[in-house]
Amino acid sequence: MEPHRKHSVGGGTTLHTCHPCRRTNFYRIYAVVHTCGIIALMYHHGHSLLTRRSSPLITSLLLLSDVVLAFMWATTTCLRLYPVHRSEYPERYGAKPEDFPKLDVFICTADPYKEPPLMVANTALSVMAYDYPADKISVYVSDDGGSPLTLFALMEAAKFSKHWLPFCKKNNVQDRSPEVYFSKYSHPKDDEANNIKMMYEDMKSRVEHVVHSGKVKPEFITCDQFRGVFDLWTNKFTRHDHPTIIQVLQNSEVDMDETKKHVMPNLIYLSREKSKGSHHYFKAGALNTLLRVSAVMTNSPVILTLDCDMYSNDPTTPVRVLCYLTDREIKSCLGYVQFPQKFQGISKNDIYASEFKRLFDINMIGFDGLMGPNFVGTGCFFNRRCFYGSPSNLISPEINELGPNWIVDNPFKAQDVLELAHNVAGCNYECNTNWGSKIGFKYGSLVEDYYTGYRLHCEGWRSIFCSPKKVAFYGDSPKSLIDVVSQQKRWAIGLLEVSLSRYSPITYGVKSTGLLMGIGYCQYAFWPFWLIPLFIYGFLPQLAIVYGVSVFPKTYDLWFWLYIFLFFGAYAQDLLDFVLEGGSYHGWWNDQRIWMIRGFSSFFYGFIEFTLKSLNLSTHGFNLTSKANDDEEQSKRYEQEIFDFGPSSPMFLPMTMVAIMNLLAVVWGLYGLFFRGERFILELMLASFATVNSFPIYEAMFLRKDRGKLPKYVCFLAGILTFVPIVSSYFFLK
Ligand SMILES: O=c1ccn([C@@H]2O[C@H](COP(=O)(O)OP(=O)(O)O[C@H]3O[C@H](CO)[C@@H](O)[C@H](O)[C@H]3O)[C@@H](O)[C@H]2O)c(=O)[nH]1
Ligand SMILES: [Mn+2]
Repeated sequence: MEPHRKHSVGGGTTLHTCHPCRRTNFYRIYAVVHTCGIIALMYHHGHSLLTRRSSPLITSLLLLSDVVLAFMWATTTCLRLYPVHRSEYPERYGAKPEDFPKLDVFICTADPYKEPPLMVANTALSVMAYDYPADKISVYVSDDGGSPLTLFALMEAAKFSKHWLPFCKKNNVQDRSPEVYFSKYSHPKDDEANNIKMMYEDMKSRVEHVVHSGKVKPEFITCDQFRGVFDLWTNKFTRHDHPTIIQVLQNSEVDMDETKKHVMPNLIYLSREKSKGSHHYFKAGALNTLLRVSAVMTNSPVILTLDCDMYSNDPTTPVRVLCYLTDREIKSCLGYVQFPQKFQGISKNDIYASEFKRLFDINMIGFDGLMGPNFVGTGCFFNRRCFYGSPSNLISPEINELGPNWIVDNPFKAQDVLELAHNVAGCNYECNTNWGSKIGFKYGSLVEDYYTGYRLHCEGWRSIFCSPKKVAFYGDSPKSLIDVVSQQKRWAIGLLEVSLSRYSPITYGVKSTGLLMGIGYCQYAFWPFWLIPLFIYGFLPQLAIVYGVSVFPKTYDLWFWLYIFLFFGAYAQDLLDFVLEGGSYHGWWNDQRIWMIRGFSSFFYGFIEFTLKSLNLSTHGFNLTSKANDDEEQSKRYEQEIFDFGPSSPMFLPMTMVAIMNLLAVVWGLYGLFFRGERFILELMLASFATVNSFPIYEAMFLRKDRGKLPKYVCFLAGILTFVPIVSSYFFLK
């Protein structure tokens, strides 16, 4: 590990630098102090258990939750010991454009209604227009929805790109997603821009019309050469059962832009074969098919993976990445360069914590000082070689044409190339091969991104976190609470699949990547385990107040201050992390609130589903996050930062119960404090903290009338269910 490397040299000039964060020393000292505090607390619990000072059941529960909290704190601390910030200098990159490496871009989409084809087209256009030699760019769109609507949109995009690309380059347009550009400059001054705008509007209305009507009618097809393709969608065709479709929509060898001066990048539509009987491994499967198809067709050494909702916001990004990928000193072990996920249209104080500051910023710089950031699924440039075994040991695929060193020299549209491409996109192609286990993106987890990045690090690959001031990619994030918690439920299930497997970071990870990196990876793998302390601290002290039993030390006890120190210490450091990486105080408050909410919803149901799946009682799939926001009332509530609970869902039950429980406890505790002189100060502080955090829930239960309020049924059921723990704890608390 070389966390303190100041700079690195490529081609004679410094292309990138790296400096440790200034807060590191302070953090290291604090880590020692906090660790002593945790040891003291463990001693306290142990002592209570042995001397039976209080009920062993209560002490054991507290011990269990404090062990989980301490472990989580340790995982965060591992990522606080070597944080680094990097800068790179693409303007110094000296190679001639003809020597730039080829770039394959993978865009995944899976459903034309949740992921509007127009959005996919914009994503594709934004990368096709990169400031990079066009003949070196190939954009592959994988459509797991197998939809003619998406193909139609891309066909339109190909046609429009012949005008859009020269326009961007000539006028040095910075927003290369046309949708973004024209929403910023809705009244262009000159004719040229006006003209382009009209073309875009025209294309947009055609695509939207086709999507709305649900099928591509022949009169809408404007490119005769592609007319026949839509005949592939026969009556038997369904999204779960259909043959492979590969369509070259633009070919850099023959297609020129409308000025006839520049060549156009490749654009390829791919919908892999699906059949009912064979597993398709969701996005990981799609990416592996992309890897193979692109290997056959272009085999570029650099690969960019993008989700269909993530458009490029900076045309110079690929050159920035070359500052790392071509650096002779690091390139042999460099697996990928990851950009942070940034989102468009987040509310002012980010009520649902959709920015994921800890995930995408704070932890990233922590990992970056060790072996490098984890892969987050999108906005990531890969060295193709990293999918084929460790840096020192190349694992060859079953046929040479799929290997990273294979040189594609056949003309692009040659029949045998296309035939092979169809073949490797077949749904049974992977049977009895290394794909998904030793080669390519790894199968076995719903969070294929986390799992693949982790396994690459285990193999010895490094990665780099690249977070330039000008955001490189913008994506879309869920804008209603049910979408937020459902997305994180999927993540929770995927993470449990990793943490409880034989590749668990706590064993395998620590062994292969070292202590700090392995434990750092545990923070995600064991993310759902937060639910243990959350449930215990959300109910136990509150029930204790109700029954007049104390679970925490009293104010005159020295241990009281230990609790105060550990609680405020941990929270203050979390706040500091957040603010130092550019967050606001209010944003932090919302972030810690969502942390509790996800524990009582996503993690809870994630655990249940994972258990059912492990017992073979159910299966879970990849539930797509919807990117179509057409509910205006809902968007308005989001902008005003009002929680949107939307349709009735059991997902909200536990959090509503906790909210009610804590409110009861606060009322009870205050009554006891003022009228009976009971002093459950710590218990009361905890319950008040939870109550303050639950304000939006009370509001949604009692005060609101709009459609986003908490459904009556949920409130009612939660009210009744809260009595279950109250009544049952009578037996062990009284
Ligand atoms: O069977 C599938 C399912 C999904 N996708 C694509 O996967 C991407 C991510 O799906 P989304 O619904 O947006 O999930 P998110 O939770 O928003 O995505 C985050 O989490 C995923 C893992 O759960 C990662 O793959 C993503 O990169 C990461 O942004 C989208 O482009 C989909 O089109 C497929 O191609 N095939
Ligand atoms: Mn997404």
